[in-house]
Parts: sequence; structure tokens; C-alpha cells
Amino acid sequence: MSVETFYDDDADLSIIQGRKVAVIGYGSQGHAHALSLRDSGVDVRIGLPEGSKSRPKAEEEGLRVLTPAQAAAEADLIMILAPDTKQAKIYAEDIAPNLNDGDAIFFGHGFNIRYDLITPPSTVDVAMVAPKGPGHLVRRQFVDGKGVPCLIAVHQDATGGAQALALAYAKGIGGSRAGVIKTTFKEETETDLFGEQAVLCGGASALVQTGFEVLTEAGYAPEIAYFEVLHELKLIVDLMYEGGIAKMRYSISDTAEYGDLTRGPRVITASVKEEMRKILGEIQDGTFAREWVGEDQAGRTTFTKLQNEGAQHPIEEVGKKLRGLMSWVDRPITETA
Ligand SMILES: NC(=O)C1=CN([C@@H]2O[C@H](COP(=O)(O)OP(=O)(O)OC[C@H]3O[C@@H](n4cnc5c(N)ncnc54)[C@H](OP(=O)(O)O)[C@@H]3O)[C@@H](O)[C@H]2O)C=CC1
Ligand SMILES: CC[C@](O)(C(C)=O)C(=O)O
Ligand SMILES: [Mg+2]
Ligand SMILES: [Mg+2]
Repeated sequence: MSVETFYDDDADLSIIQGRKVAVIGYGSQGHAHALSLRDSGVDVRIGLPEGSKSRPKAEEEGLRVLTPAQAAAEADLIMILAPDTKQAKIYAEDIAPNLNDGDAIFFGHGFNIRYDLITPPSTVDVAMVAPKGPGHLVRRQFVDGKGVPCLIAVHQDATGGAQALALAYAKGIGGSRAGVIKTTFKEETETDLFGEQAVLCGGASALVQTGFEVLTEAGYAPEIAYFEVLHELKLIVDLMYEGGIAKMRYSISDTAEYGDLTRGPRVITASVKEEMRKILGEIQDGTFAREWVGEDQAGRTTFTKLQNEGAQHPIEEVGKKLRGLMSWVDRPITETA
């Protein structure tokens, strides 16, 4: 393999246990990192503004909660896990004035460094530990003795120890149980944005909604359509996760496999691939980043409208009803926070 991959034996937990860590933000990733680092014997404090709705959640877990500026001043490693669009302001107002030479600034995603929204001084380490999975699963896997794979990258190595520090951090959240791959801020940012837009979130959601619409508009029961295009998707993806597309194809009927091989390319056509290339181009040339930061600064009107439309799609109503009948499926996302 051309990538460098690290596992538990390659990482020294004592390095991160010797640091004072501030986790800025206590959302999906923040709660997972903070709780798992604490469980790994690391000295953690949380940085959240007064009045943040995340404060009671962190306090209920017995974590010490300070303002972002206080947490940054006290710590010598600051992990920024606030929303990407808020990080530049937090950095400028709360973190930069409290940095000392030799401190480390960590990110869970490379957005603000890749698009030059944050420029730390040359006297600090700048690194990334980016789990390749949603934060609630990062925590759940850690608690279950497993781990979500992570990417690490070093943007700036002021102390000479930035990579060892990032590896130790990744071990503290369970990442090196599954594998930690070394990359760059550029590669992580561009591939992560592409993956979530074209395949994992954007592509998959649009595929599921469109399949549901085609079936229900043709007169089939919404319940049956839901099971067919959403519920069973997880079971199919579980097989891909375990053994690739090959294992999924081994398990399905030959009727399904013939339909997969002949009809799949009719759904994901050459024009879809062309559109994916355009989406990648917009990520690479900064168009998406400018659009998203502008949308946030203008009050997120379009984002909120699209969120509401998505929440009102008929698949959500029938899904809520059906999941309510399966106690093992309707697992609250907040249970690890
Ligand atoms: N979601 C995920 O699974 C993944 C996220 N990432 C990256 O992790 C980072 C965090 O994303 P995510 O966990 O989704 O974020 P969330 O939206 O889930 O949580 C954001 C947290 O930041 C807090 N916050 C908001 N404003 C401030 C502020 N001014 N100062 C300090 N804290 C603030 C929020 O508090 P409040 O409750 O008050 O709003 C909340 O606790 C991003 O860089 C993202 O790209 C990377 C991999 C996966
Ligand atoms: C797939 C979405 C993601 O990139 C993630 C969970 O890894 C994110 O930004 O939330
Ligand atoms: Mg991701
Ligand atoms: Mg992402």
C-alpha cells in the first residue's frame, strides 16, 4: 500500500497523557473526543461560550467546562471541534491571544487550514486527527472496545513532535485500534467534502428519496417502499462494510445480482459521473468553501429552507412510524452525549 498506516503499537499514549487538552465544542465529534480522551487518562477541559446548549451535556458527564478563551489559555493542546464556519472567529478571538510557543492546535477536519481561513503562528504545532465516521459512532465504537479509522496530518511541526502527538491523540479516541492513515490537510479536506457531498450524504440521500418517490408515485405502499429503499440499505451496506461489494453480491440472489450489474449503471450514468467531477472541481478550486462560508454569514437562509424541505419529505413520516415498532432500531443519537 502506498499510504502509511499506524496501529496501537505505533502510538505512545503517554505523550497525550502529558498534555493539557482543550476540546473546543461539545457536539458530535467534541463529545466523542472529550469523553474518550478522558477515559484514556488524558487531562481534558471543554471550551464553550456562556449559554451554549452543549454546556449541560458536558457538565452532566463531569467534565470541566470553561469559556473557549479560558480553555485555550489553560491548555497546551487545543482541538477545535466547533462548526467549520465558526472556527475562524473562535480562533481569532479566543485561541490566538492565548497561544504560547510550543502549543498545539488540532483540527478534526482540514477546512479552515486548506482554505486559508486560519493561519496559526509558526511557533505552534498544527495537526489534524480526523475520524472517518460520525462522532456518535466514534464514541460508541470506543466504548465497545473498537475504533473508527482516523486520518492524521501535520501542517506545521514547530516542536518536532507533532506527528507523535497526533498519533497519541488518535490512540486516545480509539482510532489506532482500527488504523490511522497519514495524509495532508489538502487531501483530507477535498476527499472528505467529496465523499459527503457526492456519495455518503448527498448521493445516498438523493438516491433513497428518489427511489421512494418512484415507488409511491407508482401506487406502492409507503411502508413497503420505505423498507425497500431505506431500511434494507443498511443491511446491504453492512455486507459491503464487512467484505466489500463482492461479499454483498455473494449474499444476494442471482436475480438481484443480475439486476445490480445491468441496471446499476443505468441509474449512475456517465452524466452522473460527470456531475461528480464538477462537484470535485468546485471543492478543489474553493467555490464550495466560498459558497458555504457566504451562506453561513448571510444567515443560512437557503440551508434552513432545504433542511426543512428534507425533514418534510414523506419518507420521514413513514420511517418514524416504522422505526417506532422496532425498539432496536430507534436508538437515540444523544445516548452517547
Ligand atoms: N459530525 C461529524 O461526525 C464529523 C465532524 N468533523 C469535523 O468536526 C468539527 C465539528 O463538527 P461537529 O462535531 O459536526 O459539530 P456540531 O455541530 O455537532 O457541534 C458543534 C459544537 O460547537 C459548539 N460551538 C458553537 N459555537 C461555538 C463557539 N463560538 N465556541 C465554542 N464552541 C462552539 C456547539 O455548541 P452549541 O450546542 O451551543 O451550538 C457544539 O457543541 C468540524 O470541523 C467537522 O467538519 C469531522 C468528522 C466527522
Ligand atoms: C460523512 C460526513 C462527515 O464527513 C463525517 C461524519 O465524516 C461529516 O462532516 O460529518
Ligand atoms: Mg468525514
Ligand atoms: Mg466532513
